[in-house]
Amino acid sequence: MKPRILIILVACVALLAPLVLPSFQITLLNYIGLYALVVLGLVLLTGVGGMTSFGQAAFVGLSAYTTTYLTTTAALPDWLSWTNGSPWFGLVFGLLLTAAIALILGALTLRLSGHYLPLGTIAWGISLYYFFGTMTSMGGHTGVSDIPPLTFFRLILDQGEEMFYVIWVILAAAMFITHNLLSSREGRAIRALKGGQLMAEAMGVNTFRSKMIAFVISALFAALSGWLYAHTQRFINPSPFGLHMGIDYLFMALIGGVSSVWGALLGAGTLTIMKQWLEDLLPLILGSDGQYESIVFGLLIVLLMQRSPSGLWPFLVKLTPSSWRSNNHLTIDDNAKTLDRRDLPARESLLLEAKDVTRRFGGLIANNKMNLSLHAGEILALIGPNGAGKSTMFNQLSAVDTPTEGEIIFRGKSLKGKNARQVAEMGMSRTFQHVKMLPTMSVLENVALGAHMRGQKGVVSASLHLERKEEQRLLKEAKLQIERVGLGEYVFEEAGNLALGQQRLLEIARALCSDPCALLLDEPAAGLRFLEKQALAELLVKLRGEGLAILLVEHDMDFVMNLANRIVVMEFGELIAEGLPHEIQTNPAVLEAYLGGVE
Ligand SMILES: Nc1ncnc2c1ncn2[C@@H]1O[C@H](COP(=O)(O)OP(=O)(O)OP(=O)(O)O)[C@@H](O)[C@H]1O
Repeated sequence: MKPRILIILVACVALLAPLVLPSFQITLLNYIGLYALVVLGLVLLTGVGGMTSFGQAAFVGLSAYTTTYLTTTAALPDWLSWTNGSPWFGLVFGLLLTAAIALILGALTLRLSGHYLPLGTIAWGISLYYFFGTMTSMGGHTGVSDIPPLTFFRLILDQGEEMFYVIWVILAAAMFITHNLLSSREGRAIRALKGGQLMAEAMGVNTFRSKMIAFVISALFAALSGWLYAHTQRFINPSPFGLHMGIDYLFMALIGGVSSVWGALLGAGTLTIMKQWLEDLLPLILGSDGQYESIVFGLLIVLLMQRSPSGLWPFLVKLTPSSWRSNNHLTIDDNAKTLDRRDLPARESLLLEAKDVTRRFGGLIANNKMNLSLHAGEILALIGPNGAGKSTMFNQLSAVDTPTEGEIIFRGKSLKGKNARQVAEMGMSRTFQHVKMLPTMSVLENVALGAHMRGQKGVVSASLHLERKEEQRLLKEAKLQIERVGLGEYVFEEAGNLALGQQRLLEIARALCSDPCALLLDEPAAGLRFLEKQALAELLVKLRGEGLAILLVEHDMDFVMNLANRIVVMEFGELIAEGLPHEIQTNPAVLEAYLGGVE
């Protein structure tokens, strides 16, 4: 949807609402704003980053209790007495404490995978909830009342209508920050977490750092909500910070559309209003015996999820005119300064070497004492029948896998103990046998992921959109590489809409975007049509001419024989021949083993 129209619409409604709506409705809108702030964090964490958290309510509580402690305790310890009961210091301390605890919890839980991460969030969600209940100085389960209202200079914000503006301005700022972040270099890295971690690491993204960024930001949004809640409600007890509320926040995210910023607002609004209507209407229809609203509420949620599994927002977007839904929301400044390129190693110098590499999987020997070398300015092909051990070798050369014995040396340094990201930083880039890309992202953004290491601007610049110049340079580089591989007309196309052959070209463009000196291509010609193969061969010859070292694993013999300088042939994990293409074509061992002895 055209964001500008929507923003103006929501802003007008928000400006007018306190003037025309009764207090009760304003209170409801305040709750929607407070919930939407937490759900926005979940959009970043769960919808975009793929990390499910049931514990966001605990972060809300952490900051609510921090500000309550600072603003209601009569005799604060000396080191805190200077805060003078100011809610604004409550905000600063709440955010700092939440960030610190999120960093610790993130370090403990974000490396967990599968079901363990959500279970981890349930564990600390419950722990913090019970902790709030045991704080006798904070009223235990009864809670604390008489929390002071916010003051702004001399203005005392003790009315719902006044807090409405504060809540919704903060929510708008958080939406703005999230939107900016997601369309930045850091945001692309976060978007790659869901389903593309291996690829992102190979493009130089520190995926653990990206997870931590999403986790801490989502915790800070929850903390903001908690602070606002305490000074709006002016009474707190542990109940709104328990596990059930953590689940409700997730429901809101799912119902609204867990991957979109506007979905957070829609989800929070839909669920809050739905709950309210059920509480008001059902007793009138079914009588006040029994809590039917919980049952009907549950059924409605199941129904909504069934009818619109990706949430209400994507459903609404589909109803808008197609011109509003263009992927072309990114602009590329062709006049942006071109990114600096690394100096390529001297032509013919040794870049990559495998020395007696053996890889065992249990009893199976996938690679046995393999030796090979790759030089700057050459194309080396690694061939062999299915199951010969080529991919295993490829993975070790690119540091995705580690040899059981032997060593890989890249640019004079052993890759022992190095991960794919560090190898990418050293100047190696790769593609994958089974294409790894982010299908819902545009071709441009997918390829720009390859340039991740070539940008420096961090989260703060991205959130405030202060990295425009750098971003333009990255996008321009991505566009250049897309055009270079012949996909120029698909720059803004959703990557998932490309044919398989085009997706392989996208991977090559992405790899080139990292400005490598060694390019490792896993079956680059698979799925390409004849003319596309010809164009790819021309591109690879050009890259070789520029001094790049290219290693390719490939099954297409015509492609390999016309392109490679040297060929290494494997069978049953061992090297059976190495030489020039015409030597390999007539090598009896190759003909016997690889081609079944038929010339
Ligand atoms: N992670 C693994 N665990 C156990 N065995 C594995 C693993 N990876 C590969 N293998 C085995 O190692 C052998 C070599 O496999 P590899 O995928 O490297 O061969 P390949 O030459 O790339 O085959 P293809 O051309 O079909 O892709 C096979 O027998 C395979 O089953």
